[in-house]
Amino acid sequence: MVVLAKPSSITQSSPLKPQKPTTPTVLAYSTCSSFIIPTIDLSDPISSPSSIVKACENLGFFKLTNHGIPSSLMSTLESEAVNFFSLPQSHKDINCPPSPFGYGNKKIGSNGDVGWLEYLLFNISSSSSFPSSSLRYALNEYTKAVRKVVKEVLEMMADGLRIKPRDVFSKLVMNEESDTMFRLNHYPPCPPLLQGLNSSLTGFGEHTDPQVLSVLRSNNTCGFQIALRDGSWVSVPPDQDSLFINVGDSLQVLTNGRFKSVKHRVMANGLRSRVSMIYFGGLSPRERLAPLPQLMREGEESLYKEFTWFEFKTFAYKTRLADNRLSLFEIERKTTTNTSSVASIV
Ligand SMILES: C=C1C[C@]23C[C@@]1(O)CC[C@H]2[C@@]12CC[C@H](O)[C@@](C)(C(=O)O1)[C@H]2[C@@H]3C(=O)O
Ligand SMILES: O=C(O)CCC(=O)C(=O)O
Ligand SMILES: [Fe+2]
Repeated sequence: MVVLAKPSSITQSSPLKPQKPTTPTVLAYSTCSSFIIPTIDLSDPISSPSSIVKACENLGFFKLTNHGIPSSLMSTLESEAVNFFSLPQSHKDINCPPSPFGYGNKKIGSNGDVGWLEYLLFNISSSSSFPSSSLRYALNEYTKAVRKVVKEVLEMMADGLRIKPRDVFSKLVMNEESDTMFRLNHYPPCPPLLQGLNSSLTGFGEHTDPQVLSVLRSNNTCGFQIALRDGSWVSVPPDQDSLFINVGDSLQVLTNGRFKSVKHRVMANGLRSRVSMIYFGGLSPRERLAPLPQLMREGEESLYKEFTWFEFKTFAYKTRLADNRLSLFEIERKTTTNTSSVASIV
């Protein structure tokens, strides 16, 4: 079934006030600046597999409705995040800077990137320390629910691509050793003075996510943007009841470039806070990253050198946000018309 999403109404409220969930999305596309965000209804097993594949090929991004995660799990985690970010700065700074896990403020990664945000970064696979047991509980409950959604989406993706086994993608990120990360981001409203100097202050600079896929949920504050294939940026209307899925660099490799990782960024909002929670599904460190043989057409060659997730992540964490992290692993292919043949033609 194709359903149309109602453009979300953005209510203004005081910074860091959790918003009440809006009415459930009933209508299959949400529009923004005349751009249509592909919307997949997870409760529709018939058309979703092919729609997921189409969205991943065209954009590397889609919105997911009817995902089955109770809104109470999302709003509880949002409230826990809001409680933490509302603490006095000196309290939050106890765990700062993140190494790379913990609390971070304005600095993103360790290579000089900055943004108008503060955040908490967790490693779900190994025990990260949590600011409070209630936040730990809320995060565990939410991530358990997201894992089910990730499994379903990745299995529908395999169905849509007509490859077997169904769990060919999901087993990579659902494994006990899979490197799963979680991030709570808080973008405070951008002060008018700063807005005056630069009307579009960057919250989180443009980048692709290195993992297989990322699952984003935010409150109803706009600011999230994705890049289209022609390089233009479009805003994604926020929808706190839905999830947004980003294709990551690793999925680009697994599909030999058939799916492209989506470039995205967050612009700061002048009036209200944005709070987002992102689940990053990575692989286990020793897992080989290479195109799936089931997806290779006759004679098709891999676009990438072989490497493990550990090698890729180690390299990725030495790069700046906007860098193309896959370039080091791309195989340079000689064009069919090489210089000598050009010379002979001339
Ligand atoms: C600048 C950086 C931050 C980042 C590590 C990196 O060196 C390049 C990749 C960045 C990114 C983007 C997606 C996720 O938010 C993240 C946690 C990840 O796995 O890769 C961040 C890293 C980070 O914030 O440490
Ligand atoms: O906070 C957001 O909405 C997106 C942040 C993001 O892309 C990231 O943390 O990798
Ligand atoms: Fe991201």
